[in-house]
Amino acid sequence: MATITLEQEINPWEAQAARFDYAARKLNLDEGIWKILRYPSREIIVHIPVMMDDGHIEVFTGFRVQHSVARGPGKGGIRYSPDVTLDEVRALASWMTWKCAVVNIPFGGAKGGIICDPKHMSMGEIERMTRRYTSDIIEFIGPEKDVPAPDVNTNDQVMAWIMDTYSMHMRQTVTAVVTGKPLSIGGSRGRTEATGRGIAMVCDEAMRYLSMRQEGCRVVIQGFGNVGSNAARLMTDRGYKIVGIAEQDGGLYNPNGIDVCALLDYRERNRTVLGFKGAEAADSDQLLLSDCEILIPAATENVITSRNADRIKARIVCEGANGPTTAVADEILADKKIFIIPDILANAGGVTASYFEWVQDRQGYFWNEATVNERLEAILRESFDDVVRYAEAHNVNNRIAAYMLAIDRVAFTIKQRGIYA
Ligand SMILES: NC(=O)C1=CN([C@@H]2O[C@H](COP(=O)(O)OP(=O)(O)OC[C@H]3O[C@@H](n4cnc5c(N)ncnc54)[C@H](OP(=O)(O)O)[C@@H]3O)[C@@H](O)[C@H]2O)C=CC1
Ligand SMILES: O=C(O)CCC(=O)C(=O)O
Repeated sequence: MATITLEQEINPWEAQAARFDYAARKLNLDEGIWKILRYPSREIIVHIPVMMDDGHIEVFTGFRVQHSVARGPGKGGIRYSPDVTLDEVRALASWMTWKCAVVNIPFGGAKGGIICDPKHMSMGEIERMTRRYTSDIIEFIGPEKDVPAPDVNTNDQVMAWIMDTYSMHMRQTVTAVVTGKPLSIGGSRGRTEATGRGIAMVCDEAMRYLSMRQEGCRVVIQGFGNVGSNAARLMTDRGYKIVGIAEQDGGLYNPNGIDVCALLDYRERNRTVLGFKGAEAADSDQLLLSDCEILIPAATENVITSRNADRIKARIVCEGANGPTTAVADEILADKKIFIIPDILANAGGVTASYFEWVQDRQGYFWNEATVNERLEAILRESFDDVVRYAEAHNVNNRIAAYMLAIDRVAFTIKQRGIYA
């Protein structure tokens, strides 16, 4: 790989493009298809005026990027954060295309974001911003066009506001316009935990593949939000030992295993994991480098870079977050023979359960939780197997195998539809 600056290394769009280009070359991808898939097909930028609680008007910038709708409606979450950029949303939209193709569900890829700091906004301000953003992108979303979902700092309540705003404009209730909704208005059982559950499932598959045992297997998790906390809880139930939790404001370490249920309880009451008596305080950055079998970055992008990759000691890195590892760090981890479960496979449990929600909404017939989890497991097992077999057959690492598999599937559909003809 050519020499690049740290700024280029940590640009999520560049990180996505580097893997795409590499996988496309390996596939000998037709140049026309390469041009179609190299860039998003549509990028919407909106400036959202919101009346704040103190009476002044703030204008927030929001994005919705649709990378590809070749295999079905766009699909992907919406994130609220001061760090959102157009390049980040572009990368996240492309990753959704590849992720949906890896698990072979009938969606393309899209993603949205608003530059805002929801931790310093009231519920009313967040609701008004969400409703106005929905109105501003309304002609581009819909059950057959593009179906948003939760991501960082958005949740089922935000999805409920989007569904309600969309339905008001359509003059009828349209539940299938978003997934990750509350159960009472067309949400699916199991969706909230599905990303964390999927992580536990692919870790089980990796254990089998590498002939390792779950019991006592030491796990460090970065991020204790939706994905990280559910992964921690469900992996504990399966016999894994969660020895480290790294949060934004500090971390926790206990070599004998952290009592995850007690920690969840503590966090609920104190709004932080800091001060929890069942573990020692630890530096979050150092926790990523600690002795463990599995490291699960489940917070944000660019946490494993050229600056720390050579010091990672885990045997397996299972990417709960989107884009936690840079392309340069990939090569370092590959040299160290670390087994990567790439984001577009590892965290695909969320979008797979979202697919189930969309199907249930359209049928008006809702499944029990056991059915959701059983079908989720079948898809993730098969996808894990597809990726590792592809890696073996083409002598590439798991990340490149996942990209190649996905690009090949999307390219096949494009050719079959005749967009390219
Ligand atoms: N929710 C889903 O279904 C899916 C999410 N993902 C991806 O998983 C990741 C996490 O998403 P999700 O759990 O939903 O988000 P949440 O907002 O629920 O949680 C994110 C957590 O990460 C913490 N965090 C943020 N930055 C850092 C940091 N630098 N170091 C340590 N901890 C940090 C946050 O702490 P604090 O609250 O203090 O900021 C918070 O606890 C994202 O990359 C997302 O795109 C992928 C697939 C599906
Ligand atoms: O559930 C979904 O539709 C998308 C979730 C998401 O944004 C992601 O997988 O990164």
